[in-house]
Amino acid sequence: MDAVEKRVRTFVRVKPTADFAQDMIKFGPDNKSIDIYIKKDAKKGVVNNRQTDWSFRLDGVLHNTSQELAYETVAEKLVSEALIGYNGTIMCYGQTGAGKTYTMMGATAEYKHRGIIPRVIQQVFKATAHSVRVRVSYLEIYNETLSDLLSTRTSSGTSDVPMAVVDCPQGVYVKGLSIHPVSHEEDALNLLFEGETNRAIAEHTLNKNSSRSHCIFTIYIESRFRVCSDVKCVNSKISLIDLAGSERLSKTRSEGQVLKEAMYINKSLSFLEQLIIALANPKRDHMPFRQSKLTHVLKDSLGGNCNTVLVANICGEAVHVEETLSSLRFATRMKWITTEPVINETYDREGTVKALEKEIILLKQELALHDSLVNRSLVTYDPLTDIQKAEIKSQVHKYLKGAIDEIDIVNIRQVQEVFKQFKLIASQQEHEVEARLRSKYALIDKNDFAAVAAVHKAGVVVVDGHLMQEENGRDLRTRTASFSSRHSGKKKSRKSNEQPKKEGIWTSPSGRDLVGFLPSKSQVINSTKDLDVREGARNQDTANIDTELSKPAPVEDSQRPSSPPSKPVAFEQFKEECGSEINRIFKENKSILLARKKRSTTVAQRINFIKREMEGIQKALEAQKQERWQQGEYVDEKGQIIIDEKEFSLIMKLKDLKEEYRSGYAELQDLKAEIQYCQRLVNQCRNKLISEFEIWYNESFLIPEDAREALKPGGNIRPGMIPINRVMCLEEDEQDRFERMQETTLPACPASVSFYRAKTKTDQKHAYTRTMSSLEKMHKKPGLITAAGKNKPLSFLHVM
Ligand SMILES: Nc1ncnc2c1ncn2[C@@H]1O[C@H](COP(=O)(O)OP(=O)(O)OP(=O)(O)O)[C@@H](O)[C@H]1O
Repeated sequence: MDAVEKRVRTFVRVKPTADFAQDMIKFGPDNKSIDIYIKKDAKKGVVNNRQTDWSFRLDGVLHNTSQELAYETVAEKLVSEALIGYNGTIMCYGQTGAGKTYTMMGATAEYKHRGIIPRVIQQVFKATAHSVRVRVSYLEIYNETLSDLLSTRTSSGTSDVPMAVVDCPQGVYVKGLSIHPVSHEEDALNLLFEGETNRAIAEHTLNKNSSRSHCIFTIYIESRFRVCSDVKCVNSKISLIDLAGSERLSKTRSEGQVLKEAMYINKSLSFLEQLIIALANPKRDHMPFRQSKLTHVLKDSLGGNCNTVLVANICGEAVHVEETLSSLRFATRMKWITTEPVINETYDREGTVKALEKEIILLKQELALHDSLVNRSLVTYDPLTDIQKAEIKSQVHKYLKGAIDEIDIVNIRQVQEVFKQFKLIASQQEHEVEARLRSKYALIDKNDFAAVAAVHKAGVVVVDGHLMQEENGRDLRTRTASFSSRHSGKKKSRKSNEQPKKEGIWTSPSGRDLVGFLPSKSQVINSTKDLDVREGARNQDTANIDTELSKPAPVEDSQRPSSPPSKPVAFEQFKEECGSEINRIFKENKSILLARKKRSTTVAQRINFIKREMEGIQKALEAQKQERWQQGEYVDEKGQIIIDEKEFSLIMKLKDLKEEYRSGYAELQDLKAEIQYCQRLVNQCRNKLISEFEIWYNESFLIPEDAREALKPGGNIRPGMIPINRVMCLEEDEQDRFERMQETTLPACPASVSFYRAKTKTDQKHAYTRTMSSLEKMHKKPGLITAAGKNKPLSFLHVM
């Protein structure tokens, strides 16, 4: 997808105050600009070049704005775009206590005051379908150390994988950061609140609950869908960044650990600023991403291929105007960073193949359903096996010979194979005929009158509208032959051309070449399920199967109170009832198989007989030749040998026998293929009969009555499933019941349920943890324990 160049969108949010410096901070009428005016410092004298007025133009100013409006302005569009595959980043920057955490997290005690992150989670889950995979991670950078706020690590902080920022072709990732799949809003909120309570917080003069770390809550969205036959994967992530606040050490009067934290924070923010300056300059080719952990982690979240939004949080009091100026400068620089958001989509070839396979299975099931509705229960749609192809070939040959009137076709593959066979035969015939003609005759263009006259003179016949000339008469005393006459059958052909002459006999070349498909008496088996064959012993018993089933039922069967019938007895019943159709097919296939075997024996015997007869004739011909040679040979005027009638009839007979032999041999080959195929069908039927019987036997006699009822169509379970009503009956505890009640009795804002549930869970969990640790500390001093947290009113947990 083509990227469209955009810029980072920047907003300024002013923390409400009763002491707003109206004369120093002014907003433009369109709410997109902010002017700062600082009075000249009289102490610096008359010559004072210090700038006193600044004007900043941004994408919006949020002043006295509710959390809801702030979200709509800053985040809603970005999240919508993330849902279609664009990465998005929202970052809050500003001096300490200016409202960054309030903007990102909000005051979590009250739903109305929840910040951007809980709202993003809500929007994501509102919009995503079940096929979308959502995961979250929560990273903290504290004093240049990466830590996982959702880690299951022990408090000692030991972890198998040391956390590190790693560059990869797709961007950067944090090695060792846990990423948690979440299936609904509440899950994600649980993790958010959980992580939030793990953040490093400290108190200083400007903020009682100052975040001492940079935190990045990331939501990964992965959706897959079909585009024609391809499976498209769209991946995106939304990075929600709450930076630690910059602070003037003099103002915050921090000391000790808090002072150390402040130094780290200021340093990393200063690297961030340098990076922003570099990113905003299109001429810069080196970007100092690696200067700090923060800038390195943000490598693919600032600009690049993502939608980026910055919220600069400022305080409205005059005393903070220097910091406000600094934040606005930062925002203005950010505004100059260009981005090229692109949809992160990939095609999953493996997924495509899987999806297609799934579709094939579905289509096959649909076909099977259709077949069973029209009583074509045994049709298969798999590619034809060699045996099936041989069977079709055999049917086509027989059809051409007139031995059968129809070719049984039940699916498209068979249609294609039949056509293929016809084509093959046609082209074989064409080549054979042409080769034979060429070996015997010279083909001359009939419009070439000179040539025609010449060949007429030499004794030529017209064959199928072409003039043909015999090249030589080596084999027999054949001079001319009406080729077309051979089409009407060899006997007729011979008769019509027989022009007995005293001095010799006219004969035609062998007609075998055109009779590749001599009528055969063999019968046809439907390659897949011709059950219409009426020959053979229809009532062949199923002795083999009976033997297999005569094994007694398992011991546990007999221990059952219902005492199921023995398998052989049950099998008889099965064949009469449910299994009657399979049994019928089995018997029919078996009878066809027997008939084929019988026919094959007959054909083999006949071939042997013909062979012996041919050998006899060959001997007789040899003797004739000897005799002719001894008596002296007759030759015509052209020097060609003239044979007598006896020898001629022997030759003709030998020719007929050869033909018969070939046709018998071909039939035998066909029969062999048929037998092989039939045998397979019989085996398949036998197995099917047994397996169906086993299922029927189990269902009828071994599965308990209530389970059988449930398994029936319309029953409440399918094999492998737990009845939903049983799942629903699983005991819920008091808390669950209470929460369910809350859900139904909170009609005013049903969307808040997940938020409150997650909040309650996290609070309970932490209250419990705190209580336990306090208890340990207090050593047998039970009483009232405080359970206070950031952005949360004090509450009390009674310890009994
Ligand atoms: N827009 C606002 N409306 C109401 N209260 C706000 C607003 N912004 C901030 N506050 C309040 O101001 C106090 C400080 O805000 P917050 O903790 O969000 O600041 P911060 O920028 O995150 O500070 P730090 O960088 O020190 O963590 C909080 O009590 C918060 O509830």
